[in-house]
Amino acid sequence: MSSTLIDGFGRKVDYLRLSVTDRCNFRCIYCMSEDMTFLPQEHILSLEEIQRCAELFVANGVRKIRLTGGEPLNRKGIVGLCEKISATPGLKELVMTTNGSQLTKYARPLAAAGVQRLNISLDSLCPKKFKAMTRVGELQHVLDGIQAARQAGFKNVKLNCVVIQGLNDDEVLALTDYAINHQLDITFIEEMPLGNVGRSRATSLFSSDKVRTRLAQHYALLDSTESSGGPARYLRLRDHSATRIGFISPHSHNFCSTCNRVRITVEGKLLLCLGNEHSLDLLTLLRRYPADNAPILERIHSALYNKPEKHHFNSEGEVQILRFMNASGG
Ligand SMILES: Nc1nc2c(ncn2[C@@H]2O[C@H](COP(=O)(O)OP(=O)(O)OP(=O)(O)O)[C@@H](O)[C@H]2O)c(=O)[nH]1
Ligand SMILES: C[S@@+](CC[C@H](N)C(=O)[O-])C[C@H]1O[C@@H](n2cnc3c(N)ncnc32)[C@H](O)[C@@H]1O
Ligand code: SF4
Ligand code: SF4
Repeated sequence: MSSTLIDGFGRKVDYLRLSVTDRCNFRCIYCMSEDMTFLPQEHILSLEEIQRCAELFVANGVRKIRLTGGEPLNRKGIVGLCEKISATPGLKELVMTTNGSQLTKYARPLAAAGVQRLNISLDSLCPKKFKAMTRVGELQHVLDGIQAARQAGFKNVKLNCVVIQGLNDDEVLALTDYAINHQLDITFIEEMPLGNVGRSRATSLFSSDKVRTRLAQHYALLDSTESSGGPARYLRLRDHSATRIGFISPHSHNFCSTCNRVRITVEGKLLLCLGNEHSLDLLTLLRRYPADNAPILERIHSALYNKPEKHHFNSEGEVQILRFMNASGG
């Protein structure tokens, strides 16, 4: 049983973002509310069900799987899950997005389990500001985690930085210097209006164009057409060839026309679009048809036909999707 996953706009889906938990050891101010509550164990996919989802999607044309969350390294059994998913015939890339704080323990086991690339979130190099943005995080744990990833042999480690006006926009250059000095890529992200995080987003958008303008005052920037299979546009630096600068700009440079991805939340919902509340209840289907993927695949095809053309985020700051980012799979 195999098919190609194509949505109603003719876009081929070959990238699956698999959320393995909604839990996290951080409480980032753009992702969660301070008093976040999490799903009870009985409402989440088991490791075997996550693996089954991965196999089903790879058998139908998915070539890249990104494990995410919540914090994927907070899921018990994550290394074994990576081993199993990375062995799926037909999968080209198993990658992970993490807050990096537990990589001194996990970087080597993840590499050995077949994870090929890590994206690590880092919003500030100032310990106080880092704690303010993550509410609880210790910067040094993440910096140690980044080094552990390099030492474990991960190539193209990419930093993810959500830029918030008045909070960390003054660190764009420092973060870029850090990336250059450690031969890392770095992507600057515009904040998206998911979940009531308990602060107004009305005046905090710092656009990718503003980041670019700041960088252009210090570096010779070169346009590039390369892609990592995700939503980022890249620039190269003339004098620092080991670092790429990415921009993920849902507000200022919409990338939905080239969307190639869907998400599965840890609740077992197939989310067709990050900017939309519609989903297909895979958890119920997986449990109703424990040994037969055909009826599930049929439902996936019908759902895909209704994948929205694009998000409708505006940049005025109101919450537009009730679901929080940690429950959406980033
Ligand atoms: N609007 C929107 N944002 C996305 C989508 N995919 C990823 N992002 C955002 O991009 C940021 C970085 O995502 P990552 O988890 O690093 O994944 P990626 O950018 O696909 O990674 P690469 O494989 O390195 O290209 C996060 O803030 C995501 O929420 C998408 O489909 N739509
Ligand atoms: C939800 S996190 C999950 C993985 C992991 N915990 C981490 O932080 O990297 C995935 C990515 O989404 C980003 N993110 C979270 N909330 C966001 C928001 N409201 N707008 C844009 N990006 C966001 C994070 O910075 C991170 O890079
Ligand atoms: S962005 Fe990642 S690290 Fe921060 S609270 Fe959300 S899931 Fe946790
Ligand atoms: S917002 Fe929706 S349509 Fe646009 S890139 Fe993200 S998932 Fe795809």
